[in-house]
Amino acid sequence: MYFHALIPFKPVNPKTRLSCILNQEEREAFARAMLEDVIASVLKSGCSATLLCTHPFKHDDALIAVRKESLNEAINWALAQFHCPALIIMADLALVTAGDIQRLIRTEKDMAIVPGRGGGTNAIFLKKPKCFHADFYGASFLDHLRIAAECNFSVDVIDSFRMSTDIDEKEDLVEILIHGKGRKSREFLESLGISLLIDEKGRVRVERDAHKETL
Ligand SMILES: Nc1nc2c(ncn2[C@@H]2O[C@H](COP(=O)(O)OP(=O)(O)OP(=O)(O)O)[C@@H](O)[C@H]2O)c(=O)[nH]1
Ligand SMILES: C[C@H](OP(=O)(O)O)C(=O)O
Repeated sequence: MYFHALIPFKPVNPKTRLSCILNQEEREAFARAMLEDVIASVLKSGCSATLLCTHPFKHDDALIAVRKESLNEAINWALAQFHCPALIIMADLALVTAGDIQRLIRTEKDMAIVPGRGGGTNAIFLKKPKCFHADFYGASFLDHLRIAAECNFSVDVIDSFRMSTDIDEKEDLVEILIHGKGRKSREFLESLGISLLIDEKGRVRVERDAHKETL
């Protein structure tokens, strides 16, 4: 079945939690690279992509809606327009696959939700989007379960390493370098000289080639 994926995207000064390793221009390019990875999987899954952007943006394979209000207000504006099932999927799920997305949209429940690490929400599939409202930030996973209960929705909580890995902090880049073979986001990190390092305690970290660093 054919569904619309709504992808919130902030093209200007995104991913500020990565400022310790990427400057603004690099964060913008990195956010675009992750978006490409997400759009490729969304399209491969059979869904269409609509970007809900904070600023004007162009993409050959996606519709664009520019909404300057906050993330939740923008999503809730969009959900109110839907007369059919809707998928909300974040633009920083660099590892997501088409198969993961199909798992979500094939749910037999009223809603399928993917938690992000640390209490967030990485994706929500809603069969009746008009009843629901988004409440991202904070422990949004718990908030979304509460809102689903208020709507009397049956809920499928999807356990997926790839979809639960949103890329927010420097440590998250490790996952792209390890699991992101063939991904635009991994190519981009490698082009900046970002690579894996095992620290003195045996933990995997990322390091950036000092010669290529422009911070
Ligand atoms: N439409 C819209 N999308 C947003 C907004 N803020 C963030 N996003 C998108 O929502 C998703 C999750 O956002 P975050 O993980 O907080 O990303 P971010 O705001 O770029 O990162 P930080 O500055 O590190 O918090 C990503 O797909 C962002 O591109 C917003 O105000 N409006
Ligand atoms: C938008 C927010 O993302 P995070 O700050 O967890 O990346 C959330 O998932 O509620």
